Amino acid sequence: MADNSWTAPVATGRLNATVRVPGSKSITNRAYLLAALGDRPTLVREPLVSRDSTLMLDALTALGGGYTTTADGTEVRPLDLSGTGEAEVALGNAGTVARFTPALATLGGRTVTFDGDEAIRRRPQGPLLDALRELGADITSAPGGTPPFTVRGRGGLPGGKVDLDSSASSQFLSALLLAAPRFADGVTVRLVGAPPSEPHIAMTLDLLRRFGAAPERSGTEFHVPPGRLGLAEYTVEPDLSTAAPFVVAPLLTGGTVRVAGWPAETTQPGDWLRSLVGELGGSAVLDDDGLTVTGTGGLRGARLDLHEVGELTPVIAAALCFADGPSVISGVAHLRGHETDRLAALATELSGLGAGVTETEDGLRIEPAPMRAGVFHTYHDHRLVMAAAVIGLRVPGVEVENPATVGKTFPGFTGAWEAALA
Ligand SMILES: O=C(O)C1=C[C@@H](OP(=O)(O)O)[C@@H](O)[C@H](O)C1
Ligand SMILES: C=C(OP(=O)(O)O)C(=O)O
Repeated sequence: MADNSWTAPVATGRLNATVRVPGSKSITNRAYLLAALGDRPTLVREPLVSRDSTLMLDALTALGGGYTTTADGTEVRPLDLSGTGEAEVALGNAGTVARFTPALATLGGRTVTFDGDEAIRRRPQGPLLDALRELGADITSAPGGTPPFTVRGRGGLPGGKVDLDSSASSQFLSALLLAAPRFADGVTVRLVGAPPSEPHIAMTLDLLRRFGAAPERSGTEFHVPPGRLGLAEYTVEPDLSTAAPFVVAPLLTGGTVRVAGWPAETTQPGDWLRSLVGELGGSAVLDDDGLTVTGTGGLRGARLDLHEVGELTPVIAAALCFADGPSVISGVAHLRGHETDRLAALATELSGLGAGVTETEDGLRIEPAPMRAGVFHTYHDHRLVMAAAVIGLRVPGVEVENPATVGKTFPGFTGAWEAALA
């Protein structure tokens, strides 16, 4: 592999592979944060080890926490909120870190500046910072609230009632709910505007309950009372969104891929891939060993509303370039504010290799056409590396630019992909 490019391998026959994917980013970073807000150390087993999870641990450390890496996982210590002075939190391009950690800075006495990659400076943050201000936080930011911004801790946050527009990102809502047990009055959030990614909201409520909180939901209103958090141990599930390229692969190549450790029950959006496989013409069987996906090497075009599972879009769009007819993906306008403008990036890169992919107001229209060799730019987006790998299954000479950017959630991706195809 050249330093800044990777030739995605072509599948030479039907697949027959078993893969293990790393821990869920979304669960790992929630568990780390709730552990830091707890009253005792938590051993987080089988966590994701990647750029985003390291950024979360470093952020918690900057805010007064600490952790130890052991053979069993990561032991995360409660925040020591007695510190004063200035601190900095590096956000990289991690939405979970950028959205979830600012509320923590309100609990201590430090003045904390948050900033990260160029890309995170373009991602929406304003409605969350406004909601925190309304709950009592002292935050200085540019208009619109994009990083850099500074939170002046006043030793606690009153909390209380707030209206929130979480339509640009479900992470705004999750951020308020996750920290709320430590607000003096907890929080009552009334949503104005429907958030995407309901499964991630369910995940937030589930993790809060496991750590001892008592969140309640009634339609678009959420309440989290103040209370203690604490859990001795928590085991992270494999990341089912990271599994997506492996799940769709046999639909393109024929054969079988088994994803080990697929949970029988989960809040992860990636679990929806099981029904997608059937809709596209393959089969997916879940048993004690994991998920077994079998494909014929052909897939059907489809109309898919991906509002609840937006992070799966890049990989699904790539797979649909090989369908037997056109497809339409809708419900994902908010992807313009993800790691990059994913709708623009996918339309440009997939069309650049020959497919007919155009942006719509809230998604993509995909007209399959013969695809050719060329460079696939990845825009510092891990899921575009995975999308490019899917194209490479059927198209020789796909040169994936900056493959290391996949380290946001799966540093070993290219090796695991090559092994699955070997
Ligand atoms: O809460 C989370 O862990 C996430 C929520 C979703 O964000 P958006 O609601 O901004 O799409 C998802 O796309 C992201 O990958 C992870
Ligand atoms: C949108 C994503 O990430 P983030 O957590 O940075 O929002 C993603 O992983 O697809």
